[in-house]
Amino acid sequence: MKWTEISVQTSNEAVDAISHILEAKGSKGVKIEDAADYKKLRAGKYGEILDLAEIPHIESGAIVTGYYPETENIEEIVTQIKAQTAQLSEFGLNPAPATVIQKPLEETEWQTAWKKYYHPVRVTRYLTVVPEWEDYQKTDTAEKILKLDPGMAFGTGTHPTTKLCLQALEMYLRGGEALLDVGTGSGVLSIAASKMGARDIQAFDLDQVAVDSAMENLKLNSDVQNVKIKANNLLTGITTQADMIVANILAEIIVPLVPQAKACLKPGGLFITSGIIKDKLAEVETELEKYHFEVIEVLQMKDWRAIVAKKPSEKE
Ligand SMILES: C[S@@+](CC[C@H](N)C(=O)[O-])C[C@H]1O[C@@H](n2cnc3c(N)ncnc32)[C@H](O)[C@@H]1O
Repeated sequence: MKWTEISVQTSNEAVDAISHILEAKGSKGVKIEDAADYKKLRAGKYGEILDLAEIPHIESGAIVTGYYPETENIEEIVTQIKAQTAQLSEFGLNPAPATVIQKPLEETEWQTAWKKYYHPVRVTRYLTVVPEWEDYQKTDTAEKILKLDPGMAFGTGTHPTTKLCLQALEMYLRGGEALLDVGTGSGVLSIAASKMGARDIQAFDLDQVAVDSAMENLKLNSDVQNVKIKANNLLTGITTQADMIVANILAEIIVPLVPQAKACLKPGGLFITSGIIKDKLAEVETELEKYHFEVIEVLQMKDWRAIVAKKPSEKE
């Protein structure tokens, strides 16, 4: 379907009022570009491969944009938006410059616009995460390619918490392991573990959106045939004896996972936990020690920490 985009260039103070005008004229939502918001922007939870410098932004004021299907009488809507925007000064709001611009838009363009900020990223020595829509050629024979559509789930591979897990997996997997991935998100760690040689992988997530996303990503990596994904709360009800468990979840959630991880690991098995902000490291280490895990190493990137801990072998 064809759509028309109607944008109002305005001041920061008139953003809410103009959003309301655009929605009242039939836009199902509005896009707000506000110079003040950009100044506050940080790469965050879902913005892992965003390079802030690459994001187009306005230097001052704001632009509010609404979207209208071709079935609407656009000229009439534009006239009403101009009139109502001009009236805002009567309510003590300065809408200047109050310029109204209309332009045609293809539906697919705005559904996929965010994709241009995601690019292939070499996340470990051997692993490159490649967005599904990118055509990428290996740069050397040792490089492993992980195809991913980040979609709605966490896990583009480039967030420090994910990178730490990927680095630990690359360092500690020897091949042939049974592995559990708790909080799989996009499935990135399970798929990577399979490519690094793990034999039998079970992935869990509480969120069905993540489970669906992980299944889709599995299909993008047709060489990976040994990952099973299901919805589950941590390791509740899981009786598998694994060689390795990886969990990139927040510290608060890792704490209750520790006894479950101990029960699901073979003697001498490794528990890799990430998602730990540096202030919470001691809390997680204390819990691991309480269950007689030996902390082998703590990896760090920016403010994030990951722990590699070993369940004692029977002789210890
Ligand atoms: C930070 S993301 C990690 C995603 C991916 N494993 C990665 O490393 O990029 C944490 C994931 O844990 C999931 N999660 C949170 N609480 C959970 C729980 N109690 N049981 C299972 N999964 C959980 C969230 O839905 C989310 O997908």
